[in-house]
Amino acid sequence: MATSQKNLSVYDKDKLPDAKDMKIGFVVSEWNPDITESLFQGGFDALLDVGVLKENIVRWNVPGSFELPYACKKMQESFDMLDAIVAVGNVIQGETKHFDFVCQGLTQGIMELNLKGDIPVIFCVLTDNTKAQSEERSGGIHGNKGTEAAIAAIKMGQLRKDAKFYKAT
Ligand SMILES: Nc1c(NC[C@H](O)[C@H](O)[C@H](O)CO)[nH]c(=O)[nH]c1=O
Ligand SMILES: CC(=O)[C@@H](O)COP(=O)(O)O
Repeated sequence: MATSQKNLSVYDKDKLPDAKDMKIGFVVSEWNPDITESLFQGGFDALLDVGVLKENIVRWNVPGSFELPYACKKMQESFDMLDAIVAVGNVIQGETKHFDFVCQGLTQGIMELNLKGDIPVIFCVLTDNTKAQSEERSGGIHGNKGTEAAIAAIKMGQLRKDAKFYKAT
């Protein structure tokens, strides 16, 4: 289903796990800062709305989206008390194939962190053809992917807790 068929900012608080003790990390790309800051703010606000404490949210910045996997890996290693990490970026098609390689690299990198690491890394990266598409998905007519990513972080953080519980028993 295309994003245009689903508002990215819609969630049901009653169907979410208890998030008051959760600790969430953000790694935010500095490329297209108007977009990435909107994504971050959407995610940050959603976490507070569902009960996460401000002091339990940590943020690092990186130069661009291609650096997201490295910083997320370091955050996994440095903050093992985190329940989830949200990787925030915005890649917009330019004149060359650079878009393809940035998107391919960061996507593969983040997937590897999820499969090899212990803390889930949420893919909050807009990979768009135009700036208008990015604006529509970072607080515009299609909602905010940062909100969607924050809710995913809560759900995946709980799944990780459940998995540890079952393994321990
Ligand atoms: N064009 C975009 C980039 N390019 C920069 C790369 O992400 C990277 O920082 C550079 O190649 C140095 O390693 N990054 C974005 O996040 N968004 C873009 O549209
Ligand atoms: C995704 C990019 O790196 C891209 O915006 C760079 O633009 P260009 O392909 O015109 O060099």
